[in-house]
This record gives sequence, C-alpha cells and structure tokens, in this order.
Amino acid sequence: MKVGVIGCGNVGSILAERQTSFEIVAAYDSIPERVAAFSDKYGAKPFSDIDVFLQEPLDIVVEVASIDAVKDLAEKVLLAGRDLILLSVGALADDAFREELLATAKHLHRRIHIPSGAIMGLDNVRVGKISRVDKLFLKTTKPPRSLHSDAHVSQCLFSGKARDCVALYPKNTNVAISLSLACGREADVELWVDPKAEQNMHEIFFEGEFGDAYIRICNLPAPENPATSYLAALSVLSLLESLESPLVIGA
Ligand SMILES: NC(=O)C1=CN([C@@H]2O[C@H](COP(=O)(O)OP(=O)(O)OC[C@H]3O[C@@H](n4cnc5c(N)ncnc54)[C@H](OP(=O)(O)O)[C@@H]3O)[C@@H](O)[C@H]2O)C=CC1
Ligand SMILES: O=C([O-])CC(=O)C(=O)O
Repeated sequence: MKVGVIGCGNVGSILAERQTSFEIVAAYDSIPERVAAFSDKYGAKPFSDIDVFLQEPLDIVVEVASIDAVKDLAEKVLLAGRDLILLSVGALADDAFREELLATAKHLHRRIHIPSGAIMGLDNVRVGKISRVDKLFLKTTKPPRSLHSDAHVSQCLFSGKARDCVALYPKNTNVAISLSLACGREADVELWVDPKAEQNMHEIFFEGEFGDAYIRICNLPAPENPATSYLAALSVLSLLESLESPLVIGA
C-alpha cells in the first residue's frame, strides 16, 4: 500500500520509522525544510504543493498535521480520488464542514477513517447511535508540559461541551470529537492540568441502555510532542496495518 503523509512532525515521523506492510512514498508539510529533512531520512518524495503531492500514485493519504490542515486539504484529497485517514479529528466538530466533506466522500465513493487515536473504546461507544445514552463524559488530565502551562497545582482548565473544548485546545482534545462522532452525542468534557501527572490520562464514563462503562487510558506522551500520546501514532499504524486484512476485528 502506497501512503502519502500530510504532516512531517511527531506522528508522521513515528509512522515513517515503523512502516512495514505499507510504504510512505510521498510527504507534504507546511515547512519546506521539515519535509526535506523527512524525505532525506525516510526516502519519501517531498512536496510543498498539495496539488502536485496528490498527483502521486497513492492508495491512501494520512493526515497527521493539524485541524487547519484538515479544513484546508481534506476535500482536495477526496476530490483527487484518495481515501483519507484523519487524526486531527477536531476539524469535524464543525457541522457544516463535516457534512459537506462526508457528502463529497459519499458522492465519490471514498472513505474517511478515524483512528482510535489516544483512547480506547470507540468501537462499542458506537452503540450510542442505536440505543439510549444517559451519559458520555470525558475527563482528560495532562502534565503542564503537554499543555504549555506553568501550573503549580492541579486545576480544571475547561468544563463544557466537546466542540468548545477542542476550539480552545485543538492540540490536546481531538479525542473528545472522536468520541462524540462515534456515539452520535456530544461528549461532556473536563480538561485538567496536573503538575503531579506524568502521563496523558483520558477517563471515559459511558452510561446507557447497555449498562455502564469506565475506561481509563494512561498514555505515555510521545517523545517529540508531549501534547500527543504515543498511542495515537500506534493507532494510525495499526489502522494502516488492518486496512488490507481479510479479518475485521471490533464493532
Ligand atoms: N485524534 C487523536 O486521538 C489525536 C490527534 N492528534 C492530532 O494529530 C495531529 C498530529 O500530531 P503531531 O504529529 O503530534 O503534531 P506535530 O505538531 O508534531 O506535527 C504536525 C506537523 O504538521 C505540520 N502542519 C500543521 N499544519 C499544517 C498544514 N496546514 N499543512 C501542512 N502541514 C501542517 C506542522 O507544522 P507546524 O509545526 O508549522 O505547525 C508539523 O510539522 C495534531 O493535529 C494533533 O493534535 C494528536 C494526538 C491524538
Ligand atoms: O494524545 C492525546 O492524549 C490526545 C490528544 O492530544 C488529542 O486528542 O488531541
């Protein structure tokens, strides 16, 4: 499988270092020096023009850049006839943008894949779309360095709805939108900074017709970007690995 990557930062580099059953053949980033260095190190062809990038023979494009990148480039990817894996899920909090993008994908018979990213449980949270939900709550706790904070005591930075949280913390709470989209109901979110925390912790409280669930994910931050959990990169890798498998596991 030939993969094109948008975003040559932390996750892009982890994907390139660990590519196995797929090959990253093309890379695009907003910073030309960064894409050149990525290309030198991993052998992917470098691009700073998205239209030229999309002319490459790619089986799939993986976005690991930013919410702005999704807003600017996702439709172009679909129009170029490529499927898309999208990690900066917060872009889909914008209802009008999301609906237009999904309409384009449907019209062109293309698929947009959302990896589980930094959390677990997205599989069965999907029962929220077909059964009663009483509660969907995400509590995220991160160390100050993950949030560019100088907090000396634990404090709640945000309490409210998922889309308002990702608007304020676009590099830290994309998972709130993944959960909301999977469940079909906007998650309630609290974001905490805790100087005693060493991991990026996500706690999911889900209640409904099925019973109730509590999932706690204690993530090691990625070495190159502590806002991002290492699991997020592994999750994109595992999604890429699974795309061509005849066995589909999970809801
Ligand atoms: N869904 C989930 O569970 C998770 C999602 N994420 C999201 O995944 C994305 C990637 O994370 P990570 O690799 O750690 O981030 P990095 O900041 O380390 O890397 C992103 C790279 O993409 C570049 N970039 C940003 N915007 C654009 C653009 N519009 N066009 C081209 N290149 C662009 C950045 O450049 P520059 O430095 O100039 O911005 C940077 O080189 C982020 O949006 C992050 O918030 C992360 C963790 C979990
Ligand atoms: O990596 C994480 O812990 C979560 C994250 O940054 C996000 O959802 O944007």
